[in-house]
Amino acid sequence: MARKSSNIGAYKPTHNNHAPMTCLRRKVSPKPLNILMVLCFLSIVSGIAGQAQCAPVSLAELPPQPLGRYLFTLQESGDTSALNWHQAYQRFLDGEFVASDTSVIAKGLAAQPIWLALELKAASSDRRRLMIDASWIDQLDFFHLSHGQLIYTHTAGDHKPYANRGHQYTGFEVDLSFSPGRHVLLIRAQTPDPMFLPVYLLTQSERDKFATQRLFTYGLGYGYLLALMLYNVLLFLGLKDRRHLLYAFYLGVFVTANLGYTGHGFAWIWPDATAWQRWGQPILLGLFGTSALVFSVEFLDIRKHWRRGFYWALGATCLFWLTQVIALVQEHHTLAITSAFVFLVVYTVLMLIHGFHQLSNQPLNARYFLIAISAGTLGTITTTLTAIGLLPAYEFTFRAAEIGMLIEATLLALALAARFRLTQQAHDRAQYNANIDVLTGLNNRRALKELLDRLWAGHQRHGHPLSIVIMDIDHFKEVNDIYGHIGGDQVLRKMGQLIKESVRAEDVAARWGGEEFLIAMPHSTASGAIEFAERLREKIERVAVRSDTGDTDETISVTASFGIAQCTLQETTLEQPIVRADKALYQAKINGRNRSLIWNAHMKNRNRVTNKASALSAQ
Ligand SMILES: Nc1nc2c(ncn2[C@@H]2O[C@H](COP(=O)(O)OP(=O)(O)OP(=O)(O)O)[C@@H](O)[C@H]2O)c(=O)[nH]1
Repeated sequence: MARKSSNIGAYKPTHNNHAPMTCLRRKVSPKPLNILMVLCFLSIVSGIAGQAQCAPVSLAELPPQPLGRYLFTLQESGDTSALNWHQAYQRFLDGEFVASDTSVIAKGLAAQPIWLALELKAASSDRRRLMIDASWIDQLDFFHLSHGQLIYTHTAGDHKPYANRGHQYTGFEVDLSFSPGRHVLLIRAQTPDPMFLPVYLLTQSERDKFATQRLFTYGLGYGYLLALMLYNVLLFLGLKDRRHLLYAFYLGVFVTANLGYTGHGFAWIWPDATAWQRWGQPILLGLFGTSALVFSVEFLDIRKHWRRGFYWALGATCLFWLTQVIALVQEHHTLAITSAFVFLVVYTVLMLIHGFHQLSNQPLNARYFLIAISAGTLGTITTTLTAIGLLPAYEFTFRAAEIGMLIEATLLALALAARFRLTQQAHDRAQYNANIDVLTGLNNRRALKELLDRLWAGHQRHGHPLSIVIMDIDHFKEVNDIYGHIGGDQVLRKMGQLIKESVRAEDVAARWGGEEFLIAMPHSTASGAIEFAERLREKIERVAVRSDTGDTDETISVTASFGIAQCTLQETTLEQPIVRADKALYQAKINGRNRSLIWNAHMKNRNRVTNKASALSAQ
């Protein structure tokens, strides 16, 4: 909508017939139908154009919100030189300014310089603070006209050191005095960065409330992210898992990039570094993208599982940094900032592709990752689209990247914890598998050594009784010969199950050899151990094992022999009672099998088992 000419101070109203829409000071016949049509037209126009104001707006009625809908704008064209305030004001009077229909003026990247005009009437003397809530505008010129006369002018922009701003605020502020009457505020903004201009005109108390809210919400957000970052650094130091370090780095870079584009960096960290304030933004955005890709590659094991995905990430990152170097060398700021925004989109898409690709390889990790990244991505896209003017500018749309990042950071921390849990579980499983005999589910020889050492140490220190039982299935070779190896395995499996069911919690049972088992029984004398062995022997005798050879009715019956020896305090190694138990077993075999015998000094030796016992002590 074109602004109507208005009669402020010394200038005369002019009528501009070329304006796209006039401000409805047309003559209309007073017929009811016409009135109705005009009302319809009015409501449509106001629907399309929001609440664009035509008449000077009362200063007292301005809301403490972005004033886009009260503003009129004029964008300079690329082929003419910059307008001065006289020319701009004249064009405003000529109705060449267009009413804005959005609460925030957003013209995207590398936009032509833009003029904003706000026409006001003050009923009484008043003071207000004019605030542009954007930190990165290269140059801002403020002109305050009262009754057509220029009464105040000020130039600001992030090409000047932060101290020059006068006010400790991340955006740009000027104090304005209003005398009763009509006023026009003209603002010229020029920047290759996103032309995003939330304009406020606030009383002192409104401005203080605004600043307090901002400080509180940013403090909360930064505090949370920094705490998460430090926690992950500590986790890295403790666990030596570099994913935590990369994640901490990713969070740190996000916070720094955010400090940069919100203006807090300029206000708090690099107030005099004007070159960095201009050039740091694309570099920080690029660093953020790079750290995000490095983290995603590491978190999802992309290098191992999907080489091509890794090379895409590497290629995109290298290309971006090459562009940055060219932009820096050629001092082409638009190229630097545009490539940073393009990289922002590319790395986000790449991260999503990585996540989707890994859904089949690492379903849980990838799912967590995708949910987290989607939250961050949605936020980043919303903020980007808001900054370049494709989405309406509200507080939550402009700060969606921060909200998304808080959600993403929390979910990624949970994802890292879940990943750690999975790794721990896999490690525990591997450890368990390494110590367990797959066929019988009992301890294997590897685990037995450690378990026996502990029992042996207890026996030696406290003198508690400790007995060793060695069990051997009788004629097992025949079982294999008749029922095959599968049948033999079935029997071994059943023996493992019976032993597990029969032993006490503190006993240690292991598969000692092919068809031999060793049970170490702390707090058991030889007579207690032989009672146990007899109970087990009878169970084995009674049990019928399904052969699994195809014939469902076929069962296998076996018996077992047992040799028992109680450890003595004179013995210096565990090998000695094991050898004695084996001698007793050998004797039980000689005596006719399917029986249990306690070792005595008259029993014969058996070389084979002695070797096993030696092997055990050598482990
Ligand atoms: N199915 C199966 N057989 C095994 C396994 N480990 C060892 N064996 C067999 O167990 C048999 C042991 O035979 P021997 O040592 O001669 O003893 P035996 O036939 O049980 O005779 P006695 O011990 O004297 O009663 C051999 O045939 C081995 O092949 C295994 O994991 N599965």
